[in-house]
Amino acid sequence: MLDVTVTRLDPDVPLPSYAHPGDAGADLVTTVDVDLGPGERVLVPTGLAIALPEGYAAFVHPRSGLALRHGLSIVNTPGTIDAGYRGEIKVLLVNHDARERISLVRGDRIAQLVVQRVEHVTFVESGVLPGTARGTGGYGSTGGHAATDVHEESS
Ligand SMILES: O=c1ccn([C@H]2C[C@H](O)[C@@H](COP(=O)(O)OP(=O)(O)OP(=O)(O)O)O2)c(=O)[nH]1
Ligand SMILES: [Mg+2]
Repeated sequence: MLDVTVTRLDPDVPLPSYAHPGDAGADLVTTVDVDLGPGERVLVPTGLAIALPEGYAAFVHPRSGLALRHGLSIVNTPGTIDAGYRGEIKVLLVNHDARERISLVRGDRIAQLVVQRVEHVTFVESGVLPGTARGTGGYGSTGGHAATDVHEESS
């Protein structure tokens, strides 16, 4: 287990916690009441700041239950918390429901934080890339999707 130092900017918020031992994400709460109309977004404070070790990052993911029941998600999902960031973790919530408002109150769990190792690489330029079975195929090249009349922009 990795120790990550946490500062509570709001003394009453709980530390991030895993609901079950094998969970990937530790839940984050909102420190403010939120009322979001359909399609609206708002940046929500969590009352927490963390110090990740070099070589790690944390990712702010939506909670699937709130997404299913209310259409609540995160605009920039997953949000990236850099190892060097010492500011408050904030969550850019969005209401994807077409009709209903979403009301949250201080202390509601709104997102989950996944801490992961990340690689730093050296980008080495080359005019030719090594070949693969996939090659340049992407964006549905393997099929399995409904036929549509989507047209690709020609560049
Ligand atoms: O959901 C998020 C995403 C980011 N951040 C904080 C931590 C992160 O380290 C910093 C910068 O995030 P990012 O690099 O995604 O944003 P940017 O638009 O590239 O800003 P910057 O120019 O500061 O890097 O903002 C959050 O608190 N919550
Ligand atoms: Mg950035």
